[in-house]
Amino acid sequence: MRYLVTGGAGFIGSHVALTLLDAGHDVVILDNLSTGHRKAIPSGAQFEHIDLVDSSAVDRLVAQGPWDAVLHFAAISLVGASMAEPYHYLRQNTLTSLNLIDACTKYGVKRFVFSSTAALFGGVDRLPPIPDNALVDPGSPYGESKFFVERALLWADRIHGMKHACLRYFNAAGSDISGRLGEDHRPETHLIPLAIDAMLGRRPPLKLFGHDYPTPDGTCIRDYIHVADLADAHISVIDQICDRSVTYNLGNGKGYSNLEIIQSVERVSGRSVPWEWAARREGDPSVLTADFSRIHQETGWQPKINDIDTIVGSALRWRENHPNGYSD
Ligand SMILES: NC(=O)c1ccc[n+]([C@@H]2O[C@H](COP(=O)([O-])OP(=O)(O)OC[C@H]3O[C@@H](n4cnc5c(N)ncnc54)[C@H](O)[C@@H]3O)[C@@H](O)[C@H]2O)c1
Ligand SMILES: O=c1ccn([C@@H]2O[C@H](COP(=O)(O)OP(=O)(O)O[C@H]3O[C@H](CO)[C@H](O)[C@H](O)[C@H]3O)[C@@H](O)[C@H]2O)c(=O)[nH]1
Repeated sequence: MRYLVTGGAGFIGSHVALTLLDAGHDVVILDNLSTGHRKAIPSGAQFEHIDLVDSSAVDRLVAQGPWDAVLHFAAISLVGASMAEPYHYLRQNTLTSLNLIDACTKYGVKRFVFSSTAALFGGVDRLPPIPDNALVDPGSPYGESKFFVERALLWADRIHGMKHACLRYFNAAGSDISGRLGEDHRPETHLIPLAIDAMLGRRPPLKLFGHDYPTPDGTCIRDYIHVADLADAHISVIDQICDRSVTYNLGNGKGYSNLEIIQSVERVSGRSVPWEWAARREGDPSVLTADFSRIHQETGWQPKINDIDTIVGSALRWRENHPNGYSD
């Protein structure tokens, strides 16, 4: 099979590309390296240095099909930044995705997998876990931009018959179990890598955003899913969307508070994490956990790495071996 992967130099896209290559498929990666890394591009993948804003370049690449599926990871994806620059986020994520979807329908792509997000459910607090059919109410322009793309894909199916899987990831974490890839966002905003760096003394004490959420210990609760489990889910859905489109929540189904994540880093490393309280971060919902029963029922997929210490441990190992991330 031959796959086009946008954002394949980034955290999740590189792990999924690696899984596809490991399974013997051909992979072409489109990335502008804005937040991704050349060194994260798995060997064996063909790399096209293209910005999705450039519709002509996107058109030329998509024309070089046939593609068995297009997997679209490329996006700007910081919830906090999207509150500060709402129109940049709305414009960028929708324009880039529309350029890609337009080219895909023009050249007859049949299957499209889209990285959506639990941020679609960030607007109101609701009883966890969140089912696939929960009312969408994005808590940020980032979430709103992803919902727009889900809607555009609905029309690409109705008008052109291009089937899609919208995968609403909860919090992606961890790293390739055999240590080939890891997480290196710049700037890093995610809790687990920041807690690890604070523990390693590579950053000032971690700031914990908010202590008065309506949760047992007052800190936010999130559902961490290992990036290898996310990759497996992509393989499962590609097989499944030959004749219908699907939308799934992808998480572990279990929630961990921010304080519990710090405790996990301390257990796994045997060292303490320096941290201090800070004000709430705008746009953060108090609890996000996934009900992933629909993808389980329909494809058999379920997360294999359920233990938070294993997830944190894989992230820690990569960071210890790559203290400067992909700059090493
Ligand atoms: N990390 C998470 O926990 C999480 C959770 C939910 C959803 N998501 C979504 O998953 C996807 C991947 O997230 P990630 O954490 O791997 O992010 P990332 O920043 O590591 O990867 C994004 C990749 O897309 C590339 N890119 C960005 N804009 C581009 C453009 N205009 N043209 C070409 N390439 C471009 C970047 O260079 C990078 O390689 C995103 O769509 C994100 O919104 C991530
Ligand atoms: O320095 C930090 C960083 C994070 N947090 C807290 O840790 C929790 C998790 O925050 P992350 O930034 O790690 O993850 P988010 O839940 O904000 O966002 C992630 O998951 C979302 C979906 O749930 C989006 O898709 C988004 O792209 C993805 O980064 C939040 O309560 C946040 O306030 C801190 O206290 N201090």
